[in-house]
Amino acid sequence: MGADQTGVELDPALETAAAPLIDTLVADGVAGKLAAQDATLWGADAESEASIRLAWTTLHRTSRPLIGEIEALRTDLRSEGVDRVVLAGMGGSSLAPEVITATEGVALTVLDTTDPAQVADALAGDLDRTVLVVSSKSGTTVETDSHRRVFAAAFEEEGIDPAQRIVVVTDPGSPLAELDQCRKVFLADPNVGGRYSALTAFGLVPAGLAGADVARLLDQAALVADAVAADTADNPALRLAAAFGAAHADGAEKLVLADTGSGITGFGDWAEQLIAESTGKEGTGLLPVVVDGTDAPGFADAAGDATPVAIGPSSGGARIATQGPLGAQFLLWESAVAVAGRLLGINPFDQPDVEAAKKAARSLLDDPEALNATATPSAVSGAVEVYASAGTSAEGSLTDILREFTATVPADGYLAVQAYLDRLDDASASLLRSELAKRTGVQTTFGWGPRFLHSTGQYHKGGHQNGVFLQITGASEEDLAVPDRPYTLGTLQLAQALGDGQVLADRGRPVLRLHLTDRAAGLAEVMRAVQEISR
Ligand SMILES: O=P(O)(O)OC[C@H]1O[C@](O)(CO)[C@@H](O)[C@@H]1O
Repeated sequence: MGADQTGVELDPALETAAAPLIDTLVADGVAGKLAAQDATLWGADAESEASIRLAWTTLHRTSRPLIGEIEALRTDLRSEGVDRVVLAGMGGSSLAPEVITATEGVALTVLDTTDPAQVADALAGDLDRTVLVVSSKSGTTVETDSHRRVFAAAFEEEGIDPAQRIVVVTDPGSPLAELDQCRKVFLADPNVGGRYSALTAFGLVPAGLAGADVARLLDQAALVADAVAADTADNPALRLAAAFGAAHADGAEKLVLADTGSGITGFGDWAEQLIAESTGKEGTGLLPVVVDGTDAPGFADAAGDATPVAIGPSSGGARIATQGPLGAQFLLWESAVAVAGRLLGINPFDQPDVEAAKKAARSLLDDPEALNATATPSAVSGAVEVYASAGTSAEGSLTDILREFTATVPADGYLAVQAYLDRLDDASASLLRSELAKRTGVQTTFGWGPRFLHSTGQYHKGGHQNGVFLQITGASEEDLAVPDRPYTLGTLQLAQALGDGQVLADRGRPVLRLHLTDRAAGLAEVMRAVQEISR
């Protein structure tokens, strides 16, 4: 396969296992039906949702008119000296622009956090040069709403008219579509769900305003559109879907994703939401485990519960490798995951368990006493307070607690580290993934909260119920008020962590929360404790 070609390589055993599934998909005409946006592919229960979720198959054509609009606005903003783009958006409303701009080396500040320090840092950038893109399909996502309020107030304080500096991307009819205080509203195609929206206004507007060549992305998707629509055994999307289906049927319910020189930066973070939110429901699904490279623990040494997947040329023990330029990979993976949904017998277009955590966070925000009532730790070790869910031990040293806790991961289960911290200033927290994976020998995921709630959060609550959850929260030196709202970002962040933890614990999952009263010292202490766990 040439570097620019799009395709899927499978190892011989997986090729053999996938072959009958590919034959069935071809015989059923699944690729052609998908391209024709046939909503019956996932059964009667999914039909109504699918009927308003399939317009992504033709975006390489239908998104073309956006290109000129984006370019015109970008030119106007630049002529006014506005060249810094901050994007407020969760999940599907920011993951694609992040990978697009990172791949092109174009600067984009993404706000998908409620961490007060991280938001304060984004505010401390040069507001004179800043445009805020507020992206939300629903127009009601609390994180994005908070960012908009905080930025509008900050613009005003600097004597800048927010109506000139806020650009909205939303669905027709959403509350944001009516926002007065904004320069332009881009209405996205409502017949595309968030995680399939990379090539809609959600992906293209922020990335294009930041300076990425978004027309090229559409060209790249167009290059593979015929191949993924073909009812033939060499269709790369059918091959990828069948490999997922065959691996899952064989007990490999996790996909370990590593970049192997794809030329794309951060594809795993985008694919993570697509895979987890689309498939992780009804007690089944595919859990994406994003790792740093083929040398990372969990990839080459994956056991039977996981399939190592290379994003780029096959190497390092990968059983699946997908190649192609970013626009093509978007369409390839979207098609493959939709078809995998059919093989797994689920509706790939809903996210039935995401709401539970949002609801729990809301009721904690409405009841500040309940938030305070959780403030008595089960144990304290230096700068680390330990909060254990029922049935979880908090005895002994931090190492003992973590050893006991990680030992509760069931056979073929997984450990999820969920850090409600600043992903720039507290970046070292992400190193815990590989340390824990190495020392426990179990597949381990890492997510920044609340970002992951709009991504793997669906799987954790709806997928295979064999996860064990290590939450990390941290004290904030300074908090940020959310204008016209009764909460601060800090309380919202804590309510999100506690709310999701509560939902997981209610479902019988072990949850341990480590609260860092001093973030740097606490992280160092947690790392030390993890390193003392011997396998
Ligand atoms: O674009 P919205 O409506 O703000 O939603 C953001 C994200 O939240 C989710 O609905 C899940 O919480 C995702 O599916 C979506 O991408």
